[in-house]
Amino acid sequence: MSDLTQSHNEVIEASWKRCRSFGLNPKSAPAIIRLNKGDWEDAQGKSRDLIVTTQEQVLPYYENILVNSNSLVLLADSSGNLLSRWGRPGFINQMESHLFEQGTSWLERFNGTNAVGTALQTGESVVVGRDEHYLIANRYMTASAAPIFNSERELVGVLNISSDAYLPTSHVNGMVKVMTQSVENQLIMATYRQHYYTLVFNNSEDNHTSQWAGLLVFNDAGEIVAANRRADLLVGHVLKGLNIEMVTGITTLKLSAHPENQTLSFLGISNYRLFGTLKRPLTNMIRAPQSPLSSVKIKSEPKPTKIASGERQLSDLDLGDMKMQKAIKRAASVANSDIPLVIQGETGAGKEVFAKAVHASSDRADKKFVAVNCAAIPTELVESELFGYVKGAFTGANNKGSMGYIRQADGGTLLLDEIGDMPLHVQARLLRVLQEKAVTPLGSTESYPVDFRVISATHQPLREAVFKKQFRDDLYYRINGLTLFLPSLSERSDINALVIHLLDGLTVGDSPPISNEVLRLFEQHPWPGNIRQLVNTLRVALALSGGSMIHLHHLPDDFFLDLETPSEKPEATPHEQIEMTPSLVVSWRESLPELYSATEGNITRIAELSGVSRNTIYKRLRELGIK
Ligand SMILES: Nc1ncnc2c1ncn2[C@@H]1O[C@H](COP(=O)(O)OP(=O)(O)OP(=O)(O)O)[C@@H](O)[C@H]1O
Repeated sequence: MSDLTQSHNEVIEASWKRCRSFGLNPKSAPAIIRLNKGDWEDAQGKSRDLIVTTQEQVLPYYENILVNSNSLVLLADSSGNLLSRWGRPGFINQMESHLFEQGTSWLERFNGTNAVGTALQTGESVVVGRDEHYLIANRYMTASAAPIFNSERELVGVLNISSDAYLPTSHVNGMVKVMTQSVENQLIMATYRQHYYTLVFNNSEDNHTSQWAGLLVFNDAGEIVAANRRADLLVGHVLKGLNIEMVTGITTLKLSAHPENQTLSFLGISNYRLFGTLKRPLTNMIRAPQSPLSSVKIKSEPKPTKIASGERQLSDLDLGDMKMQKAIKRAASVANSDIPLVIQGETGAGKEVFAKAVHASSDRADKKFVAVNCAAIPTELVESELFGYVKGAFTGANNKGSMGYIRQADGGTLLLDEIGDMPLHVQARLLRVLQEKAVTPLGSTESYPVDFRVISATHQPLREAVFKKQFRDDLYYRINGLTLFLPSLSERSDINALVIHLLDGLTVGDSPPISNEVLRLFEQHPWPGNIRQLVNTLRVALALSGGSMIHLHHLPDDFFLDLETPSEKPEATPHEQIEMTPSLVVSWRESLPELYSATEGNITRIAELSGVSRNTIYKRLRELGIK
């Protein structure tokens, strides 16, 4: 028996011992302990950043790797309460489905030995096989879980994959660890990237920007203020609080002046050669904290660097496409006025990002930007969510009352996303707010003055909704000072520049190069999910390429499925374009080995993708010695 197995067994044995001491009986059903509504809302509020960040990190894996498996990804908070879940619950024992509902506790004391509860208890990642569950009722599944620590190294949650035992354990365990490290890195970056230097490093030049790289953050005095667990492991010290000069053997001044795109190598205290890349703060540095309290202050600042929430200015969105340039130019000319804007574009085309850039380019930039997705709020709650309510205004209302999104946006910008889905009675009320510049919360007689700029976003022409009497015409004229049209991704001529820009935002260090074949396919792709789909594709490609050059075989399967699906648009399909362009045919010949591996040797698919006959493909493969 290896040490590893032994220590695993020890972990399980210790957990069973705890379960016995809790008085659990293996034959009993798990106790379903769920938070009440108020506590659940508090728990959710406390973990909001964690939930959002995890969702961003988990979804690409789920959508592209786990989607065909019977598995569930679970996120629990540090008290063991289930916060979110993604995936297919088909494998869950019907009797147990309540256990997988949000707000339910997965602590060992209620649910026996289980990956979430045991990882929380030990602070370590753990795999719990079917029969290792303490309660017999749980022995139909296997699970892997890993704890998540925030930038202060406080345990903030646990990420878990449960499945029907047909997924290879080592694979799932590895995936959970990669996801957790990605979440932890994002939490560190969201807190510090704006004002601090970040150094991403590893023990070889090839892998220093991979998902598994060490990440540390230091201030302009050289003090390390945060580091991920991998960084500590690589250097062999707890890095927080140490000086970067001691760790790298390079002066802070020299380090901070190092070019961002050049690998640096250092020995420092680890005595192993390490390789890294440095990123300078995005904005002017906050001076080194003088007291422990000052770092708390920094933490409480808005966390702006996640890809979905950057402080991009309108000019940052100009990557060369003419339709985008037109929208940007028009928006910039009215950015400082309060002219209400309607942004129209397909889903995922970047309407929210555009609206944020308008806000960031306006003189309201230092005030709040509040986005409300009208389609995502249940109809009966839209009114209370927007206008707020006073304590006890309706059954189920939060007992503290709520300010509502409109008052939250006071002084700043309010984005009403998918405004076409707003119920008619709410439209009437919104119109009143816009006319009177004051809001009256539900259940209140008092009204509060508000001053905000309104931007609306929609994927369908609002005019049509007006004709169909689904949208009030008086509100339409009130919110529609100027309509801006965002092109869909497949129409854009600047896809290459956008890919580079997105990769830069998705990677901690230098972004990896991307093969010409991939870039060419990106230009051919119909991109029904627009930039959102491109971001997800790049995330998977980054994870699968491990930080080295992105090739076709790093792209997710559904990317190719979309390519095969004939486009509904009247323009030429990707196939036709390929066949009409001799230079592309040549490039397809050159990229045959990659295509062969990306399609797992499916000759019919390669023939379809390349527009060349199956016989020609066979011939070329034989020439290359592949078949
Ligand atoms: N210029 C950009 N730079 C970087 N990321 C972008 C850009 N535009 C869009 N994205 C990313 O693409 C995704 C979709 O963008 P966004 O939410 O703004 O689209 P949307 O049109 O509002 O979508 P929906 O209609 O579904 O609400 C987000 O992850 C966003 O961060």
